[in-house]
Amino acid sequence: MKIKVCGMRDPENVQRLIQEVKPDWIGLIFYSQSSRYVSADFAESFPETGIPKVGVFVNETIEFVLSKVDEFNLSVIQLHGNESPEYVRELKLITGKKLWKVVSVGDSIDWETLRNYVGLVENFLFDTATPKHGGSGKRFNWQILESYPFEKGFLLSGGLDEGSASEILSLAEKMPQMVGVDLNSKFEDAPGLKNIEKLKSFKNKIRP
Ligand SMILES: O=C(O)c1ccccc1N[C@@H]1O[C@H](COP(=O)(O)O)[C@@H](O)[C@H]1O
Repeated sequence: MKIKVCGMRDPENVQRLIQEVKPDWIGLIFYSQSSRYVSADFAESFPETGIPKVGVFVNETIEFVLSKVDEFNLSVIQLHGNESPEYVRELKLITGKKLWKVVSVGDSIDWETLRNYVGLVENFLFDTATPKHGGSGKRFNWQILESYPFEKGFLLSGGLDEGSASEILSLAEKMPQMVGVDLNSKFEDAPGLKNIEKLKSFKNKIRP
């Protein structure tokens, strides 16, 4: 089970994260309305970690995404808005990067609408539907995922916390397509500042 820690921007916090937690991915949020927004000022102070960086974007122009891919040396682009399959196809052609399409989950999921993304993305990422797009700290009903019809991998997200570990492991047993989890607001002391002890404790439960 892979782990992405999202919403990082404090250089010291990033250093501790890579030394003590060693996640599989580090997420940077490029959505200006987020309290975890990474502005251009952070580009120089952001340490080169050796861990793949995932840029999180919400309904951005391709030009903006490209500029952040270059500035921050991003490996993965996470699309956390209403990006169409046509947009995703164009972005994939232009950047050649791995793309993750976020599915905002309400009461149900119309699997047919996802079919057009299957050949384009590396993974889906399921998060709770919210007007803020992400970072809500709220969980959705994971039972909805049990009818997931694709072989394509996915990450689970939305309000995951230390107490979620055993339920996550149970879900992963039923769903071999689940490649990882995305940890964010429930592991923070303040927006953009992660609690390293909580992350270590969660990782030990998930990967003892
Ligand atoms: O964290 C944010 O502020 C954010 C804003 C806009 C889009 C995505 C954002 N974060 C993503 O939200 C999910 C779930 O976070 P949480 O655990 O519910 O806090 C996660 O995938 C982040 O990448």
